[in-house]
Amino acid sequence: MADSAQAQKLVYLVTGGCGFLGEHVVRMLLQQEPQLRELRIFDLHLGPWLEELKTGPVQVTAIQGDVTQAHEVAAAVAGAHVVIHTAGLVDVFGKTSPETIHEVNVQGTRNVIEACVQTGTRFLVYTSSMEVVGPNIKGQPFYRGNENTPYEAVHRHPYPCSKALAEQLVLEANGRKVLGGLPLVTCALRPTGIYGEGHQIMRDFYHQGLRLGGRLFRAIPASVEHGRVYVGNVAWMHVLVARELEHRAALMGGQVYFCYDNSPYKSYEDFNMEFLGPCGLRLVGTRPLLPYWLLVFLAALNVLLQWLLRPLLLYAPLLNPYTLAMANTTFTVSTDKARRHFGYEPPFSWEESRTRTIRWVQAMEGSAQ
Ligand SMILES: NC(=O)C1=CN([C@@H]2O[C@H](COP(=O)(O)OP(=O)(O)OC[C@H]3O[C@@H](n4cnc5c(N)ncnc54)[C@H](O)[C@@H]3O)[C@@H](O)[C@H]2O)C=CC1
Ligand SMILES: CC(C)CCC[C@@H](C)[C@H]1CC[C@H]2[C@@H]3[C@H](O)CC4=CC(=O)CC[C@]4(C)[C@H]3CC[C@]12C
Repeated sequence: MADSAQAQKLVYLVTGGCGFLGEHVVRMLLQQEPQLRELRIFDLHLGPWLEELKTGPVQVTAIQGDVTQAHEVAAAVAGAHVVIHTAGLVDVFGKTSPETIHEVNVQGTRNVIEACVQTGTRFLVYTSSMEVVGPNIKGQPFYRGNENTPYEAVHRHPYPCSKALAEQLVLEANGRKVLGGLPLVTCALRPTGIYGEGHQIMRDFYHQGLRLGGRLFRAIPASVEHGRVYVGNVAWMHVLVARELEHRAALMGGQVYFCYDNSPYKSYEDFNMEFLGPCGLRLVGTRPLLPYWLLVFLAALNVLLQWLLRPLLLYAPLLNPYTLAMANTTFTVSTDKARRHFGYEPPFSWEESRTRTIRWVQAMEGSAQ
């Protein structure tokens, strides 16, 4: 922890600080970063929960802004020591246009980098994604891979394309001179599928299960494994990286790290059942109930329906060709790079992550009644 002479001197900015991950990063910073003097939270939509944070010892500044607007970003970044850039459009369901996804994820990240350079901010942590690597369009498995595992990272979908481009921008910016002449130090964190309190897709599965009379129907073979990571551990990795970048700039600058913890490798559906099961839902079938070709057909049909209905309403179901391919392809990571480089250990065990997530789903149940 910080010595008292250094206490409370730093200004941090978290973009996307009101999102699922961003809120956990914000709360973790307030709990675990003793050097913090001011925490700026920049988001398109500010949450009402921010008010409760404003009574603590750290100055919390909420900034409603858009990362695609360079001047808004520059104003928020000016004077910050560290930027944690989590803001992004996470859309694999066709809710937003590819152009908008690119604008927010790529141009937004470019704006953050340029703001750091122009205003003299030296440390930038970027929330990338496992999707930068894969699964790729060929559906090749990535089994217990690490940051150096060879894999053909080829994408077509706007979301992984945008994350890959943005990550590249961040890594290339490492070493650029910022205002004042010192070098920018950047690094990118690649979470696998994040779960935990506030996870929208878990919410969607839960409500779908309730609508189907407490049942979910298996669509994916249990043998397909997915890497998942608890949101609290992802948040902690961001906090730790932000803290250590200054001291280990030569080692960590320009690096990528998968975000990992001890969550078990399971299929996407079996993993979700770890939380939804104790909340009363049941996964029907030991094998997929529908043949794969039929799922492919339904996924394609959903694309057609989305297109036909677009003038009238937004039809964005969970199943589409991309999500089907994702869910059907093994993608798991096994690495210790973050431990070796900056001493990362996941603070939340699997048991605690599971308990916390179950409690959150149960609270949702309570509020639905
Ligand atoms: N959810 C997941 O499983 C994973 C997420 N990620 C990455 O983590 C980051 C956070 O994702 P989540 O918390 O899941 O998403 P989220 O949608 O809950 O949070 C994103 C936040 O960014 C904000 N935002 C969006 N557009 C903005 C704009 N133009 N200007 C300012 N703020 C804007 C949103 O209002 C939201 O609060 C994203 O960069 C995402 O790509 C990476 C791997 C897995
Ligand atoms: C009904 C279908 C057969 C099952 C649908 C499951 C899908 C909705 C999800 C399966 C895999 C998920 C993605 C994965 O966890 C990796 C991700 C990383 C990110 O950066 C953003 C989220 C996501 C794309 C995640 C989205 C939901 C799935 C596609």
